[in-house]
Amino acid sequence: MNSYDLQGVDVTIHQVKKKYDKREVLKGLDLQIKEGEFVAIVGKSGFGKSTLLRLVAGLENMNDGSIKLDGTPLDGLNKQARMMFQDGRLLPWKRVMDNVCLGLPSNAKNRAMQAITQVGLKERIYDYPSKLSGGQKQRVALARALVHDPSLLLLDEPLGALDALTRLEMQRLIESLWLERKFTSILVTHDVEEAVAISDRVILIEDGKVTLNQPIHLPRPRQRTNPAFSMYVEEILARIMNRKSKKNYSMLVNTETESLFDPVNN
Ligand SMILES: Nc1ncnc2c1ncn2[C@@H]1O[C@H](COP(=O)(O)OP(=O)(O)OP(=O)(O)O)[C@@H](O)[C@H]1O
Repeated sequence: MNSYDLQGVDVTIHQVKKKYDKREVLKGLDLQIKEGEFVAIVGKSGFGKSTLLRLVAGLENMNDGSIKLDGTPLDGLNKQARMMFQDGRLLPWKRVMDNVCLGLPSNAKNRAMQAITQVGLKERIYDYPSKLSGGQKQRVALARALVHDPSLLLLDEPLGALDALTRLEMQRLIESLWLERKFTSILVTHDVEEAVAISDRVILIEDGKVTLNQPIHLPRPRQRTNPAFSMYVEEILARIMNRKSKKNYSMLVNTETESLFDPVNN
């Protein structure tokens, strides 16, 4: 078995509540994610998207509810998960190779090299982060996550600070690595196009709950020029902004688990 024969993990989030002081950010949130699925979470700023990721990572405790991984309740740090953040969080005093090797046994250099090669940075292993572009730093952060062969990749707006072209390249890279390795992915993003381009399902969080659960029925790689692609983006954006889409493709719904529309099957 090579190191990529690992599987993703089922994630079941049930009635999760999270308070900061007296403020309830998550108010009984339910979400089920299948093994190997790629889910994107969108929603207005401050609605608890990052909070949910931190709870799934086991970095914080919830006040109520449960998170199960393949049916086993999460208790403490989620060892099956790796997280990637907007700022990469590389150690500036360590070279690329050493950043990726962090936390690995000393005989794992080959694995690190493999991960660095996969993200296209083989030539840069001896560089310090200060010598890298924003996109290259995020490639290192991705390699550092993947070298642990996670069953679950948690992406907290990892491409938010990148220019548009680098962002597209990184989306393709993340998608291709996911297709190859089959880990479960949860991506928090403000960019609805990114969510539609890369995920199997777009989830909207509002007022501490899931208010939209929209599967994306488009073949991969997704073509932004496909009219159905724009339809998804427009409908989801309209839903986030609480207004009807101008083209009125479908009825808006309010139920927690219903999707807006299905441009392929409708
Ligand atoms: N450690 C904390 N202590 C107190 N309040 C917090 C803490 N972390 C988050 N919050 C609050 O919880 C709410 C949700 O924050 P969170 O970062 O999860 O939102 P978000 O949807 O990811 O926002 P954004 O899209 O702007 O990143 C915010 O009002 C935030 O101020």
